[in-house]
Amino acid sequence: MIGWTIAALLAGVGVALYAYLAKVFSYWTKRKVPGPAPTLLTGNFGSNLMGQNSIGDIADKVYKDYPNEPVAGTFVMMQPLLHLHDPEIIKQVLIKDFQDFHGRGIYVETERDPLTAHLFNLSGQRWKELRAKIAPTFSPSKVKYMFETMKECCSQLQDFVDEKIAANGGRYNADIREMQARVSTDVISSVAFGIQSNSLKTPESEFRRIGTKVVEPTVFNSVRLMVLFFLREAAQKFKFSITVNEIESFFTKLVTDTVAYREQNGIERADMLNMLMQLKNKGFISKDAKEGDETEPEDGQPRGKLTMNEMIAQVYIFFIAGFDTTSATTSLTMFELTKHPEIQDKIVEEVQEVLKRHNGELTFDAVSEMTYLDKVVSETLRKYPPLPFLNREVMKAREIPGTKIHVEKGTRIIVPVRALHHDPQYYPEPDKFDPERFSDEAKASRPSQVYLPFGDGPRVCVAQRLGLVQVKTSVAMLLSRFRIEPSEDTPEEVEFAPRSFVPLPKRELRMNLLPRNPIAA
Ligand code: HEM
Repeated sequence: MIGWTIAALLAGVGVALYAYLAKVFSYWTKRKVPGPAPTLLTGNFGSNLMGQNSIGDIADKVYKDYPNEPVAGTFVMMQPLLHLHDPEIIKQVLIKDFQDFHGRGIYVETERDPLTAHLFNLSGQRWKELRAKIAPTFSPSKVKYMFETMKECCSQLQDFVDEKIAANGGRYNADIREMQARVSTDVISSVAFGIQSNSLKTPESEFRRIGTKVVEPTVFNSVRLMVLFFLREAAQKFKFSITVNEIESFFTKLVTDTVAYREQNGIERADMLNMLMQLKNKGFISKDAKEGDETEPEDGQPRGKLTMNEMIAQVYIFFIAGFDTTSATTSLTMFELTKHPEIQDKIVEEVQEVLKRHNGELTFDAVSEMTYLDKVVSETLRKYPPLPFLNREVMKAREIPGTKIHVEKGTRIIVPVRALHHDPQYYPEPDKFDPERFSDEAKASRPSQVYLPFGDGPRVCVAQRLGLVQVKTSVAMLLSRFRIEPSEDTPEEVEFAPRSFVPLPKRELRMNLLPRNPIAA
């Protein structure tokens, strides 16, 4: 009898569960949104949870499988996710109707996991105020200050490669991805904290070790990202801490110690930490980036001070958003140049010509005049966008612009940037590396929303100017001193680690650097 009762109960639970899941998974069919059939419990992202594919890989596949659909629907476990494919809808969501789609739907836990409360993750009024406060950190005049530090790090790289070439019989078969990751770590630790991380010369440096740990394509990091991006409700319910303790302790100690030292010794530096200290102490950033200057805030900067924890969280995002994106872009540009010596020659010609106009000195303005280099870097960012997708959250129940699809508040949205960048209707022969895709005529011939390496709208990358100038300076300074050629280890194509978020090659990315007659810089 008891056996029958248990069996009946189990059957009842099974039926109820089935009815519940059927209701959950009917979200897109009810709205007539096409999409792949979800799997019980894992939805359409099981292969990501199993560590086989990245979120970007899945977004690419959905885009390819639904080529003529303006949108498609999937599920992250049981959470509905809308993929935007049509450039006009993307434009409406990112720019015109931004106020209704401005959130990222990301997990933020100020008390339990304070490093999550940074600009990239926040939504609502807190994001709006913080964005307005932080944006001046990356104004042209502030980036000009940072440029000199960047140049110094690139010049150390030139000396480093010179030494390696001398020690290796005239050529250096460098793992460029690792080398650039170390230089970018040096750049970001200098411009963010005024600290020499010495990662180029000391690969085992604490900064490099922490940087590697943050982006390692492990199953743990892959699942962590999935929870962070799409499963906020579950993370809150089960009181997850997304940030690894060791990483939280590193940044907390780094910032509190450096701030205390600077405050006790009256030290001022034109770096990001100094500007964040101003936000902590005064609630706004002075025009000339110095703590003591009490001039009025730049237009539109709201007052209201940052707490120490908020400051640490911003430093953390600057570090992680800053070093991997720029080093991926620089090393992949170098990789493409091993395949295209004619493009390499054209860049060198341009660098020589621009430097002549600037008395042989590589300045911020000189880099801005390198228009061909700009096309080359744009093409790298098209072919290998560091962030393969953008994400947004529906902030109030409404229709998706240009459609009759009604979505609930809290529905997550994804813009498959990498898939758009590889769509042959916008970029014929998408695997071909062709900087002329960025001539004025070519750009005017396609919708603007099919090129989104820095995102778009009010949430566009806040440090786009800094990121671009850093990549261009690295490329210009390396090419001004060295020729790059394929070595016996250079792959035909770069194969990326399946779980990496920012494109991380599966293996080393080696190529030969040889001396070129110095042309200055
Ligand atoms: C080549 C270099 C870089 C690329 C390709 C890149 C790309 C991106 C993208 C795609 C976004 C999301 C934009 C959106 O959702 O519309 C973003 C946001 C952001 N990036 Fe970058 N980034 C780069 C460099 C940097 C650097 C150097 C920093 C800081 C030092 C930085 C800090 C941020 C921050 C704080 C956000 C969040 C902005 C917000 O939500 O308001 N990025 N970036």
